[in-house]
Amino acid sequence: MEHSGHAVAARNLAVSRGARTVLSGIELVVQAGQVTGLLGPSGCGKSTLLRAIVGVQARVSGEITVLGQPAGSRGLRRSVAYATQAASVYDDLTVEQNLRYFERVLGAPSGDAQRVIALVGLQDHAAVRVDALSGGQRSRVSLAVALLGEPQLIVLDEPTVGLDPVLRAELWTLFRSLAVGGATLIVSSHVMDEALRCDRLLLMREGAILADTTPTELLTRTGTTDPEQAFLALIAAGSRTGPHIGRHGADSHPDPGVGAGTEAGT
Ligand SMILES: Nc1ncnc2c1ncn2[C@@H]1O[C@H](COP(=O)(O)OP(=O)(O)OP(=O)(O)O)[C@@H](O)[C@H]1O
Repeated sequence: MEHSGHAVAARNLAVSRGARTVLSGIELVVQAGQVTGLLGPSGCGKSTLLRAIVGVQARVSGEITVLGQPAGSRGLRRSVAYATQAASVYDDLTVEQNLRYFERVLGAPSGDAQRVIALVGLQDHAAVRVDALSGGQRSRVSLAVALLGEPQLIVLDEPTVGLDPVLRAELWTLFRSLAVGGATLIVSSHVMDEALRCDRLLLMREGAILADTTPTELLTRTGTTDPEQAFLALIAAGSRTGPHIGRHGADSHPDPGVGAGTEAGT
């Protein structure tokens, strides 16, 4: 299933949590060097899918390959970064102390802490304890940890939640520059407007991929000018014709399956 240019490829992926099947029949590829948005309403399974990609989700079935290795392989430890919604940094340490600690733990080059603090725009808060930061600043500390060591694949679960529009825009500029520098980013969001910032979109609903598309294609196919409307149009089209999943090859972005896609599970 592996193709050059694919950072992630999943086939017939399913996940159970408790008594529920929360993901099923997931087929996707994520192109290397792009910003892929994973969008969908709260509870649709975005975090679960991201957890499967980084290899921390239990009870996963199907195949999932990341940078050419099975998800969660030891060999991926330094090349895949993951920032969860919950800030996973130490409250009683300053921003800089946290980053220096994780720099050592992750084996990142010395001085990388300063680089990532500047990347996320926290240089003026480097000496502030994390428990004195705002929610948005705190999540940027987690983001900075994820960027240590220049990982090839950066998986970010709702990194812009709770941020003001200016900061959100700055972070999307940062994501873009990381991709220009060669990294692959998968960024989840339940804010449909953020779709327009991505190269590629995976739209999710109720544990399945509703469409695999681009922002332009999404708007064109649905005849809308805003992604929120487009998402609703897709749901309406899906309920008329059954679920569709788009596919794309290693080098091209053919029919994404919006409105008239190929059947999944062939
Ligand atoms: N431990 C669990 N046991 C049973 N169901 C769970 C468990 N954890 C999550 N779920 C369910 O799995 C589904 C997917 O959750 P997930 O967190 O992946 O969604 P999400 O799209 O990331 O949502 P959000 O944007 O709110 O974080 C949800 O319906 C949730 O209720």
